[in-house]
Amino acid sequence: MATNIPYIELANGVTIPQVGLGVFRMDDQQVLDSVKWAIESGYRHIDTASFYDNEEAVGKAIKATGIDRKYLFVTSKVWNDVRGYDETITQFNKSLQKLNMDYLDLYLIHWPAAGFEENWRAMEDLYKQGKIRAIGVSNFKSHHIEQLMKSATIAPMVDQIETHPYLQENDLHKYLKEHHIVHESWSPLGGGINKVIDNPVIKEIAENHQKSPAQIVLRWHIQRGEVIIPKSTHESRIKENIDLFDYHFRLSSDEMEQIAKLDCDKRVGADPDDEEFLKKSTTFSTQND
Ligand SMILES: NC(=O)C1=CN([C@@H]2O[C@H](COP(=O)(O)OP(=O)(O)OC[C@H]3O[C@@H](n4cnc5c(N)ncnc54)[C@H](OP(=O)(O)O)[C@@H]3O)[C@@H](O)[C@H]2O)C=CC1
Ligand SMILES: O=C1CO[C@H](CO)[C@@H](O)[C@@H]1O
Repeated sequence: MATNIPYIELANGVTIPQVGLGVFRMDDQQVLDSVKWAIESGYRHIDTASFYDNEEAVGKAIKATGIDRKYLFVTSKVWNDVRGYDETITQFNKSLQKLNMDYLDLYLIHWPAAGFEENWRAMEDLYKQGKIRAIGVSNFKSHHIEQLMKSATIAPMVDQIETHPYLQENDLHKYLKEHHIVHESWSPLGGGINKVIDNPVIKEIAENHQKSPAQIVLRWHIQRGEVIIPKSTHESRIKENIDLFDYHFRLSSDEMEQIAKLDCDKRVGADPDDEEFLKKSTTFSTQND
């Protein structure tokens, strides 16, 4: 299948496919199948993390598709139990080895747990050495970015944050735009937990467009200029989640406004300011060496 996914330009000129496949909570067989279906459906972007404990499977799945590495955009993240310059370099190399790759397209600090400045210092050097094409953060609020910028010499190019119609993050969205940081949305469908795709407003818009509720939610993100990484282990849903770009499929400003009104500041994941979560998360890890 030909790919017609838009690419978004990052501050350094590197381009990122606006839709990617998220692989959190997939076992190895699910990764193998889902990545294959995704590539066949036109995806060129995969989002993993050392925390997901499936980087090796992602590497094998990509290899099995036979696609040339240069056509893919692969992201991984450094987890909260790894802080410090040397530790970050070591962890990055482990991720590369597991993925069976010699560079990453994007590497992110997974959460703003204490000490992230040293992760960043190491990531800046890896970036300068050409081992990562772009560097960014995840779950950073604007005050975390401001704190990072006190010591950073390179600004983050991406911030991957929880975003869906029940948590629209409008202030942070605006801040990121003003600072040329691409807004990437995790749990773009509400993580399968918050039932945003069962919302009657979403369902009615879906009926009007003869699209699924998931496609309406994803199209809403696309029209806000966000990068999205929906996860699914079902072939039909993987196809559906990237089938957002046909000529006639565009939400009107009235429909965008109706969805804007659904915002209720309801998270499915942790609040990045939850110090208890951040502290606890530095003591667990799923990395098998
Ligand atoms: N940086 C961070 O801290 C975080 C990053 N992430 C990243 O974001 C990705 C996506 O987030 P995630 O939390 O998985 O949530 P999503 O919002 O992508 O939702 C996934 C859920 O929705 C279901 N689903 C997917 N497509 C459809 C569809 N078309 N119709 C109906 N249901 C559907 C999936 O079920 P099924 O699989 O059975 O189809 C699954 O239960 C992750 O995989 C990960 O890569 C996630 C959390 C935190
Ligand atoms: O990426 C992630 C997947 O989801 C986890 C929560 O269940 C997050 O903590 C983590 O950041």
